[in-house]
Amino acid sequence: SPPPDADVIIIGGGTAGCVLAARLCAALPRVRVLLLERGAPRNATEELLVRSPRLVAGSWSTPSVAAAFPSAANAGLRGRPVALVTGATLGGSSAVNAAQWSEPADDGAGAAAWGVAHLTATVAARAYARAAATLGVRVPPRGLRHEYLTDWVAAAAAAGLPRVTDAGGGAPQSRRGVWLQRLAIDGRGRRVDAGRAYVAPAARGACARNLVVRQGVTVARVVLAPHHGRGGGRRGGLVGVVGVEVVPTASAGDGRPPRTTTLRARLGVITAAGPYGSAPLLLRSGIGRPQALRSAGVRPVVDLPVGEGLLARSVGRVVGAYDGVPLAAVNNATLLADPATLRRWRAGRGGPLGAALSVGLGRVTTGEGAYFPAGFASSVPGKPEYNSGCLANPTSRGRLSLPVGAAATDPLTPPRVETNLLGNRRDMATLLACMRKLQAVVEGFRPAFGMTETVPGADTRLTEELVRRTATSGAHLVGGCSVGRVLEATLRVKGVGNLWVVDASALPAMPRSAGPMASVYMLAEHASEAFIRQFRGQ
Ligand SMILES: Cc1cc2nc3c(=O)[nH]c(=O)nc-3n(C[C@H](O)[C@H](O)[C@H](O)COP(=O)(O)OP(=O)(O)OC[C@H]3O[C@@H](n4cnc5c(N)ncnc54)[C@H](O)[C@@H]3O)c2cc1C
Repeated sequence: SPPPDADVIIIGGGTAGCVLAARLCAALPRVRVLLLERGAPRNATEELLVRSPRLVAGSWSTPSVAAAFPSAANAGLRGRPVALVTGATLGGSSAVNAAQWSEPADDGAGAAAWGVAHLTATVAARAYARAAATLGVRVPPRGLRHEYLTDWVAAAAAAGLPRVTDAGGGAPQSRRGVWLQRLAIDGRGRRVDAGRAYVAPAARGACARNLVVRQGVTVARVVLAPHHGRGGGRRGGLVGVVGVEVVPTASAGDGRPPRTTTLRARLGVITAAGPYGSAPLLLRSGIGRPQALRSAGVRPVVDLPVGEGLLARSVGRVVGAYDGVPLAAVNNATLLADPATLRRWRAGRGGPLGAALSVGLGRVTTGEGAYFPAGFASSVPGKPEYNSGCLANPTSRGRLSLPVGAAATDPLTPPRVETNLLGNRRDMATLLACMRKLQAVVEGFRPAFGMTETVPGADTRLTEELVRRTATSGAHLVGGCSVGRVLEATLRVKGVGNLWVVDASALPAMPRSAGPMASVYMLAEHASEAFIRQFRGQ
């Protein structure tokens, strides 16, 4: 067979993929690492959207950096689909998200229960710290905080959500209350995504010779073959991966069958294609439930519950309008459009383009928990608006499968995602209780603010029915290839010798934090160490 194109192929240059690529190539100078990312290199406009915390929402409707597509109908939302968004550029979702670094309150104990080999609470805490240090996460320095931060903290306290803090400047997130958020930004108000923090320095320095990053290619499937052990002998019952098939991402929608190229890996393939990417990839490769695969036109190879057990967060919004104080700079349309604002931000002097969409974070309920980001930056610049949203930790599980019909095996068509938001009474109760608390926060602003609730509305009764008609997706999705169901403790796909999944889809539980990003970084840091031990000397 032709010589391998790399020793290790990593699919997806997102949050986890960038960590893995950078850590492996730096620690194993003889191992050739190939990182494959579907997003093409960014132009100057795309770079601005990705780097300015204030402008990032614009990236969600820019297909060259983010993929947006509808979910399947949600029974809990009266049959409504919700809009799903995920990163489609180097850095993945870490390049288009709200940049909130939120470590679970349990000091790694939650991660220790995931069933990942050697991932104890202590090991997890160290991996969180390593990632946080590499990204330089911080509470925004004073010049980058919102001018109404103190008012928001006071309004939350009036609503029974006191400010909580810990020595590290983060937050003990097990407690009810609000805290100053830590963000993946630099001290000048520019986002630091996984590509920038991990891959860029590695490619320039330690990995100049053994890391190749190919952008603009979508992996269609992994190529399976009988698996041979290290001594060349066939390992009982296992299949193995010899490489991947890729297509140019730019061929999407041109009506012709895309040109396929096979890239071969000597040691193995790690998929880090994210919560919407890894499960479809396995399914297109013949790893999944045989009956579903056959009906999608895929030959089944390994029988596993791929795509099952998803956990997706719903979000319920509570918005207020104010008229007693000046429009927040972060939402001042004139200021945002002023070329001087851009020059100021580019020179590293902050300003509204360096301020995050959210003012801070809070936790409302106990149990599974609901978290809330709140801010003064509405999607329509110029509006004096305060917006907040409850992110409820789900207990109802969804499912991800290949798209139905002719596009079933098309790697450029998004999967079918049954988010199953508010799929049971418990999730409904969590979200409703949280939204009621957020209404109290709106009411808690000092009178001089002139704050009035506009969504759901001061005169509208917040009912279950209203929530079912208005809740949307919180953009936090885990599971689908989770440890235990689909993956061994080593994160290797069960029954496949040299194929691993390391990304949000490997998480068997939604972390008890305000977002899964920190936990994905932590898992990738931890997995990197295991891969380094495994590949050293091979
Ligand atoms: C809008 C938004 C806001 C969010 N805000 C926060 C927040 O503030 N805090 C927080 O903790 N969490 C947040 N999250 C969630 C968090 O960003 C994700 O959970 C996390 O980044 C997922 O990391 P990942 O490595 O699993 O996937 P990703 O980072 O999404 O990476 C997957 C990568 O794989 C690539 N890819 C996919 N399929 C293929 C293929 N077939 N071939 C080649 N490449 C492929 C993608 O382009 C992408 O680069 C947010 C998410 C979104 C979308």
